[in-house]
This record gives sequence, C-alpha cells and structure tokens, in this order.
Amino acid sequence: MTVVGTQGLTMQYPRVRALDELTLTIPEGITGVVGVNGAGKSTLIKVLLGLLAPTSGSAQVLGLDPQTHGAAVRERVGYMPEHDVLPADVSAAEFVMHMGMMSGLPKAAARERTSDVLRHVGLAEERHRPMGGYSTGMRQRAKLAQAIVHDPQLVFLDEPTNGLDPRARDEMLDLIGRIGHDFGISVAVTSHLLGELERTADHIVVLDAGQLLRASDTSALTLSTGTILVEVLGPTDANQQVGQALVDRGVTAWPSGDKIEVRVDDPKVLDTVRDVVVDLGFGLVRIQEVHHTLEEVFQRQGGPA
Ligand SMILES: Nc1ncnc2c1ncn2[C@@H]1O[C@H](COP(=O)(O)OP(=O)(O)OP(=O)(O)O)[C@@H](O)[C@H]1O
Repeated sequence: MTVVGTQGLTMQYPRVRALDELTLTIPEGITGVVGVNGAGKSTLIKVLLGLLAPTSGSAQVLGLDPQTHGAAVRERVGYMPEHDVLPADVSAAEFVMHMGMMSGLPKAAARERTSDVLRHVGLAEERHRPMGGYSTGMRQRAKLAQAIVHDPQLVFLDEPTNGLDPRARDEMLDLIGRIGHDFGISVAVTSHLLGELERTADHIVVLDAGQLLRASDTSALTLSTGTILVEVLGPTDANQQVGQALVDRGVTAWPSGDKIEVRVDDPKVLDTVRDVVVDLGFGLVRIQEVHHTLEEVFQRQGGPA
C-alpha cells in the first residue's frame, strides 16, 4: 500500500525552488528520504502535513489531501521536527501527554499512552524531570515519543539522528526499526547521510534540489557487486600466490586488504578458487559475497553521498 504520493509537487520560496515538480510514492514500511542539506526534505514533510501550501502540484497522505484535510492527516500522522522545539521547564511526561491530548486522545488514554511510549523510547526513569536538563539523545527521544503518542499510522521523522554521538545514533536507528517493524507504524525518515539508513530503511528515496533522483528498495540498491572476498590461511605471500594462480587460470582477481577479491562472472569460478587454494596446500578460511553500500551506489552515479 502507498502511504504518500505526490504529483508534480512544487514549492517556490521567494528565492529558492525547494520542491521542483516532485512526483514520488512512499510505500508502507520504513522509507529513508535522503538528500544533502537544502535538498527539500523538510519542505516536503511540511507540505505533506498540510503546514505549507505548495505552489503547484498535489499530494496524498494515507489517501487524504493535506491541503484540504490537514487536520485529518495530522490526526493519523506523527511528526518529529528537525529542530529543538522542547520547552525546557516541562517534563517529558507532561509534554508528551499534552501532545497526545492535542492529537485528540482523551486524558486517561493520553496518560496511559504517554507512559507506554516513554518506556519504549527509554525515558521511563527520567520522565518527570524538566527536559531542559536532558542530553541531546534524550531530547531526540522525547521528540520521537510525542510523534507516536497518538498511535499514528505514519510518522515523519526529520533528521532524528542529528547531533547524536555514534552510540546514541545506533540506538535511535534501532528504535526507528522497532517503530516500523514491530509497532507497524510506517516511517518516513530523513537524513543527509546516505549510508546511515541502509540498515534500517526498507526503501530509499533520494532527493536532489527538490527533484527525485532515485527511489528503490534498499535491497535492490545494495545488490551484489558480482565479486567475492576470499580469505586463505597460509604463508605470508599466500594471497599473492592464490591471486597469481587465479589470474593464470583466466580469473580476474586482485588484492583487497588482507583478502583477495575475485570476479564471479561464471559459477565455475567458485570451483576454481577452491581448487587453486587446495592445489597450493593452503586453507580456505572464508568466501563472502561483496555487496555495494548505498554510498558507493550513489558515488558511482554521481549523486549525493
Ligand atoms: N521558509 C523558507 N523560506 C525561504 N526559503 C526556505 C524556507 N525553508 C527552506 N527554504 C530553502 O529551501 C531549500 C530547501 O530547504 P529544506 O529545509 O526543505 O531542505 P532540507 O533537505 O530539509 O535541508 P535541511 O536538512 O538543511 O533542512 C533550501 O535552499 C532552504 O534554504
């Protein structure tokens, strides 16, 4: 099922065209919306929430037009904004509950959902402390909690890993994975770092200067490179000997770190690798398929990385 669709969506600010005839679809699941700073990601989210009126074109969010049914969209959709918007002297429990009630939950339900979501995002213990004293990671998690408190069908997360150290970033990405895959909430998550969402997103949409550069399943983008990495056990020049023996048999092979990378243009190459290693009297430790990373895919195509 499609959760978001746009057709020829254009957003012209006085000096900048932030969205330029953008036509895309976002399916159910977790979709990474990737692009360099200024590519139009935040503008797209604001238009999809009905907070900004586009210059031209149309959009549907969960089958609704955000321009004419903005309130209905916002009832069903959660939003984690990019910038820090948390009031410093309010606790996460008070804030998230308030946001739940703003989204239409009755008070008792809002209180119950607040305690559930704060537990899910790992803020159960600190929930009664004023958010001004929170670390960046805790603040990002409080923003995430308010985005899902009303149990939306879809959530827009705008650069949720901004400002996080590597550990907090991995925790945030795991949390996003759980929201998408365990809670069944579709997620559209933006990042200016292409590689970051590779592990978490089912689909990737790449924006560049307000236009769609590419849309694909993550797995299709990171297809096998058609090469394998071979690790052997033997004397110090074992890799060199194996590489030379492979080349002598017409196989394309080259050194790659402490392994040998081998092109597999024919399944028989795998037998040749095994035979060569055995003939030389070395041990075959591992053969592993090489996949592209998303960054490599886009560097090769000259897109943003
Ligand atoms: N309210 C505004 N008025 C004028 N120009 C704007 C406004 N908001 C964004 N822009 C411009 O539109 C372009 C797209 O901005 P947008 O914030 O949508 O990009 P982004 O991909 O989300 O980047 P970032 O992560 O840096 O926010 C940028 O050139 C930006 O300067």
